Amino acid sequence: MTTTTVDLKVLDARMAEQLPAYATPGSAGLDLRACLDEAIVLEPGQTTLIPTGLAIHIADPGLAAIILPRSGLGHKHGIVLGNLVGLIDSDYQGQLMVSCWNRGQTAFTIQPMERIAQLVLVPVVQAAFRRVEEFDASARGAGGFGSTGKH
Ligand SMILES: O=c1ccn([C@H]2C[C@H](O)[C@@H](COP(=O)(O)OP(=O)(O)OP(=O)(O)O)O2)c(=O)[nH]1
Ligand SMILES: [Mg+2]
Repeated sequence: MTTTTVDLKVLDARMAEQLPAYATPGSAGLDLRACLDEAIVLEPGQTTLIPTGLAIHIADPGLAAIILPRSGLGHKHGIVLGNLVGLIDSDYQGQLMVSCWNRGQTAFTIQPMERIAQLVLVPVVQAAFRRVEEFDASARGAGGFGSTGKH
């Protein structure tokens, strides 16, 4: 485990009371809260963009952050992300936004300050492409999409 310092701006003073923090020493994710003035009802099938009241500047191109659903909300209530996974670039300085999608069959109410998703810092390797006409042989070759069989 490595710890890195990331600049964070509190864009809404209410969030200063509940800054993202690891719930346990072994946590990978930091819960993000809905920075809302009032509750929002998310009807089945509806998607809405929810502000978090926070901005981060990761700065290091060797890092990024991903936004993932919380398992309880996703599994029990069908509240997942409209973009499935959010990717936060290291040079992004705007507000962290969470696209909430109700993929379930019943309406769900998101309360102000409720934890709606989680942020995970991840390492990134940028590719420099070397254009070739032929690849070196590999065991898989071009096989994919089930080419190794069903079982
Ligand atoms: O769930 C998300 C996903 C993205 N972002 C922010 C951070 C990210 O760095 C920026 C751009 O995201 P992305 O590249 O995925 O979106 P795009 O549709 O390609 O927009 P852009 O043209 O701005 O890159 O939007 C969020 O706040 N929440
Ligand atoms: Mg983009």
